[in-house]
Amino acid sequence: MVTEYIRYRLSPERLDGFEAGYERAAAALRAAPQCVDYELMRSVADSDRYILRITWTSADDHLRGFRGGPHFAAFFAEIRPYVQDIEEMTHYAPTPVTGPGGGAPPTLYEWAGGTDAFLRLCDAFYRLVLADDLLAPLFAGLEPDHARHVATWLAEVFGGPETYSARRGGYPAMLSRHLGKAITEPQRRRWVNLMMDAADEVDLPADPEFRAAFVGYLEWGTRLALSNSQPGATPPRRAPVPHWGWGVAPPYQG
Ligand code: HEM
Repeated sequence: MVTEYIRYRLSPERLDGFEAGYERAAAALRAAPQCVDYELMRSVADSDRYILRITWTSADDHLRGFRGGPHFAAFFAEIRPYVQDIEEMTHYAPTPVTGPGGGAPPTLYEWAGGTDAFLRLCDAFYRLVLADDLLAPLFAGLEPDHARHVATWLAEVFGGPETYSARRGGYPAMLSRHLGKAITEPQRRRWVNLMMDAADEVDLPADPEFRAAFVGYLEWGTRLALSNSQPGATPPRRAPVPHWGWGVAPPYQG
C-alpha cells in the first residue's frame, strides 16, 4: 500500500473546471483495481490550492498496472489540462508516527492484501471446488473468468475498488447467477469449508479479528445464496453491494 500526494496550484483560467474534471476522472479511479481510495481537498486559505491523495495497492501497481491499464486513458483525458499546475507528485509510505487513534483502521480488503490476495484466494478455491464431489457438478462448464469475477466481488465487499459494480453489473448480476440453482445445505456448508481451506492455502491473514470478520461474511452470504437459489424464491432484484467491516473487533495493531 502506498499513498500518492499531488499538490496543485491552479492558474485562474483553469480553476473553474478543475473539480468537475476530477469528478469525471474519479470514475476511472473507482474502476481501477489498483486504486484503493482517493480524496481531493481544497485549501481553506487559498482556494487555488488543492491536494489529491490517492492510495494505491503498491507503487508498481500504480506506475505499471494503472498507467499501463485500460482506465488510464479516460483518467488522463480529464486531468491533462491541469498537469502544468502540479507542484508536487510523490508516493509516501506510512511511518510508526501516528495520532492517538493510530489512524483509521485498514479495510478488510487492505488487511487481506488487496486485489492480488482475492485473486489468489479464488484461484485456489475453484481448484478445490472442481475436485469436490458435492460442488463440482454445480460448477460444471464455468466461464474461464469465473474465479476472477468472484474475486472482484469479494474485494468490493471487503472495502476494495468497486470493480464488480462497474464492470459486471453489481448485485443484480451476482443474484441472477444463483437464481434457480437450488443450492442444498450440505453444498452451502462445503462452499464455506473450501473457502476457508483456500484462505489457509494462500496464507490470508490468520489473526482472529480478520478470520472472524471474513467467515462472518461467508456465513451471511452463503445463507442468502442458498435461500435465493430455491425454486420460487423472490429475493429483491436490486440492492447495493454489501460493504463488510470489522464488526466489534477491529484489527489488533499493538
Ligand atoms: C458469500 C457467498 C457467495 C458469494 C460471495 C458468491 C459470489 C458469486 C458471484 C459474484 C457469482 C457471479 C460471478 C460472475 O459475475 O460471473 C457467483 C456465481 C455462482 N455461484 Fe456464488 N457466491 C456465494 C455463494 C455460493 C454458494 C453457497 C454456491 C453453491 C454452493 C454458489 C454457487 C454459484 C454458482 C453455481 C454460480 C454460477 C456460475 C455460472 O454458471 O456462471 N455460490 N457467485
